[in-house]
Formats: sequence, C-alpha cells, structure tokens
Amino acid sequence: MPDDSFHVFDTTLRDGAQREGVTLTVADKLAIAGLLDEFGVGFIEGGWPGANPKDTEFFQRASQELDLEHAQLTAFGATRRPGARAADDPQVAALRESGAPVVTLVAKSDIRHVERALRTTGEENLAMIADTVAHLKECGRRVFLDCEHFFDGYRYDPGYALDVVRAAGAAGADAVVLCDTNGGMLPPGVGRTVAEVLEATGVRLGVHAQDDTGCAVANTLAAVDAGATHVQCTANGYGERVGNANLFSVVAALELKYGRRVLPRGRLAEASRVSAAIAELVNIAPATHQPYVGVSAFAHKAGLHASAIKVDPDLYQHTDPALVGNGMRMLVSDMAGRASVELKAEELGVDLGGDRALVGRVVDRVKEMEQAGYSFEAADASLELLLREERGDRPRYFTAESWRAITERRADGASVSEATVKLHVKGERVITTAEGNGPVNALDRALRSAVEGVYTALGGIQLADYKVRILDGGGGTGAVTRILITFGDGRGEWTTVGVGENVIDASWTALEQAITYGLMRQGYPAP
Ligand SMILES: CC(=O)SCCNC(=O)CCNC(=O)[C@H](O)C(C)(C)COP(=O)(O)OP(=O)(O)OC[C@H]1O[C@@H](n2cnc3c(N)ncnc32)[C@H](O)[C@@H]1OP(=O)(O)O
Ligand SMILES: CC(=O)C(=O)O
Repeated sequence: MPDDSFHVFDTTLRDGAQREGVTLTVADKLAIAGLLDEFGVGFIEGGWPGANPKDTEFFQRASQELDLEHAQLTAFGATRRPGARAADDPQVAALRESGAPVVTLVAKSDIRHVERALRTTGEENLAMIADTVAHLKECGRRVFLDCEHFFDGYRYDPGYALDVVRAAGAAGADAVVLCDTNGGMLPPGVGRTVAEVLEATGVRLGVHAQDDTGCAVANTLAAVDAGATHVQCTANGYGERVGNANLFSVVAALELKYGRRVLPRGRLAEASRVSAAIAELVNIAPATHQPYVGVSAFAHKAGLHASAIKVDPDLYQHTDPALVGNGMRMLVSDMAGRASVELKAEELGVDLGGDRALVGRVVDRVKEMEQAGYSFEAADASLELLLREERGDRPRYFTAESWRAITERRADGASVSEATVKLHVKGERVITTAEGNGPVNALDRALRSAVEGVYTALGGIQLADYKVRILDGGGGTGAVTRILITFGDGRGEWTTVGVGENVIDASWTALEQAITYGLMRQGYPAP
C-alpha cells in the first residue's frame, strides 16, 4: 500500500459526472467506486451529498455496500454560506452526515469570484474557509480544500490567493489543492506557481487540472515536479467541458516515467481493463486512441515501424504495453511491408514458414485490395483467410453456385425480403430459401439453413455488428460501399470485410467469410 506521502485522488464520480452526456445511477457509481478501489487509488470522491438525492443515497449505500480495500471515500461540498456558522450550515451538515471519512471543500481563491460570484468580502471568504475546515477537522474528518480558479486568481491578486492557502493550512487542512478551474493554464505557468506557493506558505499542495488547453496531464505532472504531492484526476479524463487530467495517463507517467510508486504493487497492469470497464459503466465507447490504455495505443501500421519492431519492440514503443495491461498489435494495410505481414501472421497464429515469396504475395494482394476499398485493419478474420488462401489451406466448407435476394414493399407499408442460395456443401448441391427483415438477414438465414445440417455448431454463431461505409460519396446511390460484419460465438468475436458497388454483394462477401471463419474456430477440418 503506498504511503500517505503522495495522494492519488480520483474524482470520476464527482467532476467526471459533470461531463455532458454522463448520467450515472447510484448502482453505476457503486460499481465504478469498486473498480477504482481495485485499481488502488487513495481517494474516491463520490459526489456532493445534500446537492441531490442521488449523491446523498450514494453515500448512504456506499457505507453499507462498499468494502473498500485501498481507497477512502470522500464527500465534496462548499464552505459554509457567508454570515453563518459552519456548525449550523445545512450543506456542511450533509457532508458530516454522509459518513465519508474525508471531505473536500470547494472555496473561492480569486478575489473577483469572491466579490462578484459569492457577493461577499475577501475577509468573510477567509473566515468561511477557516471556520468550515476547522469544524470538519474537529468532527474527525480529513479535509482537503479545492481552491477554485487558483491560478487565475493568483495572477490577478497573488496576495489574496496566498491568504486563502494560509487560512486553510492554519485551520488544519490536510492538503490545499490548486485548481485550474477554467483549464487555461500551460505547464510552465503551473510549475512556477506551485513552486512559489509552496515556498511562500509551506502548506501541502495538490493540483486539479481541467483539460481545456489539452494540457491537464502535463499540468498535473508540472505541479508534481514543482512539489505537489496530491493529484486529482478522473478515469479516462471525463469531466466538466472537455474533461480533467486522465487518471490512467497520470498514474502511468508517475510510475513508469518518474519511477514513483503511487499504486499498490501490480495494480498498474490493471489500467486497460479498469479503463474499459469504467467506459462501459459510463456508457461512452472507450477512446481507442487514449494514451497507454486505448486499443490503438500500441497498434503499429507503418511498414518501417514493423520492420524495426521485428528486431526489438522497444525501438518503436515508449514503454512495454504489458505494464499497463495493454498489448502490441500489428495493422496490415496499404502502408504495410513484409515485416508487418510476418508479425501479423505470428499474432494470428498462421505460420508462414519464412516463405519470402508468400509474404510478398500477401503484401501485394493487401495493397491491391486496399486500393479497391478494402480495409483489413479492423477485419482480422478476412486477413487470416487471405493468409491461409495464399498458404493454400483456406477451408472451403461450402462454395456458392449463385444467390439472389429480393425485397418486396407491400401496399400496407410492410416490407419483407427473401433470399435463395444455391451452394455446394461437402459434395452435395443444396438450394434453400429464407425470409428476413432485410436482404442481408434473409441471405444469412438461407446460407445457414443450407450449411447447418452438416455443420451443426453454426447455430452458436451470431451476428454482433454490421457497419456500412460509403467510400466515394460522389457516386450517389451507385457509390462503392465497404461492409464490416462482426460475428460472435460466446467465446469471442471476429470481423470480416466486403467491398462493392452493390451493397448486398459486398455484404455477401463479408458474410460468407464470417461464417467460414466461425466454422474454422469451431474446429471443423477443411473438407
Ligand atoms: C468548479 C466545480 O466544478 S465545483 C463543483 C460544482 N458542482 C455543482 O455545482 C454540482 C452540484 N450543484 C448543485 O446541485 C447546486 O448548485 C447546489 C445544490 C450546490 C446549490 O444550489 P442552489 O442553492 O440552488 O444555488 P446555485 O447553484 O444557484 O448557486 C450556488 C450558490 O452557492 C454559492 N457558492 C458558490 N461557491 C461557494 C463556495 N465556495 N462556498 C460557499 N458558497 C458558495 C453561490 O454564491 C450561490 O449562492 P446564492 O444561492 O446565495 O446565490
Ligand atoms: C474543484 C473543481 O472541480 C475545479 O476547480 O475545477
């Protein structure tokens, strides 16, 4: 367990939930808190008890349902109102009653905000801070003070901003967090300010960086360089407006680049899994290009990169992907060279036996097909079938003599599709017809009923996704389309690609390959 000398403070459930489009249920919040605790953060800010019934309920349920191993649950709220006593303030009471052992108070530190937004005096604001911090400390809470708009306030009136830090420190705050609330700072300014505040006050400092300049992670690290020992972040960088410092990037940088252990041993390797699981709960598709944890973070496309990676992966990777629970992937496209194909074949478990001519043929075919509109980057199953075809062992469980699909639109508005396929399956000529809610569905059904009498495991293979992409919009309704079809069998998923001017024809290509690949996965030998 990392000691108290450095705090990794997560605010996904509070600031992360301020992102447009995010609405978390209490159950989502509890599940995310569980994941963050598993990951090993020190503090989980759960929300603002008293601000809405959901956050109040979260703290009630968290105390009964969460068994946190590493993290301390933290309640967020404002300092008392002007002209009152912290002990009598209903919002402060909600913080006490949340049962959270840690409270983060938000306070104004820019005198312009004090006078114009809070509509009180600088002196009263300092009293609100000191009174509220001292009261919660007396109640046995650990207290952090978030200084809203600190960097802007410090630039405008450094003396007042420093008074805020000193007032909180003197009242017993366990850390004072300098917030770049508007997110407009750049790393040199953050570093300089943190160093000056530390020098002037001697108070333990933290940082909370919004990402409006795209520098939240860099600003957080600049603050650490300057002496901050408490970093506030959110999973996948979710947060108000464009977001916050990304927890996974900050923690990976601290552990892997700074050599500073900030998580319990071994937890960094869970980063990719935890990132994806939280994205699922938040209902936002995982950001594929996210540093460290995105599926593309270690995906290599350029042929020159692949040829060096073949010698040593470190030549084109800044760190070992396994350290953050990620993996290296090769992408084969029209930018591929021999090395890309060799490494990809290895990844797919297809032995090319060092056959240079075979590798060369695959490279040429991929380039030609990509020129025609194919894309193998997301269609590993099609690529594997192509590799096997060139190697001479692509299974042909069935061959199509012909197929047709029609769609009938009826006077009552209903439409129904019908497909007929004529196939050769293990030497038998089979003709089947099926209906479907669209032509691709009808073709899928007809193909299945033709094949599944022989290959019975086909029933366990189901369509998971179907994507259409228009490649040359200028072609209007005659445009070339690319179809990506994903099937799954409960153990995994695979994707195939088809291209053509006729969308149904392109779909057939992808469908035929997807079923072939699925049967190959089921272990059927080539007939
Ligand atoms: C920078 C940040 O992201 S901080 C986190 C912000 N998060 C949120 O605002 C989400 C939750 N907020 C809410 O549900 C509501 O805003 C509440 C319940 C907190 C307050 O609601 P209301 O009482 O209706 O007030 P409203 O939201 O209009 O205004 C906020 C009030 O808090 C006061 N206030 C703002 N900052 C502080 C502070 N640091 N200390 C004390 N009071 C403050 C404002 O002056 C204003 O007071 P007023 O009602 O006398 O004008
Ligand atoms: C506290 C906070 O979220 C901010 O200042 O941005």
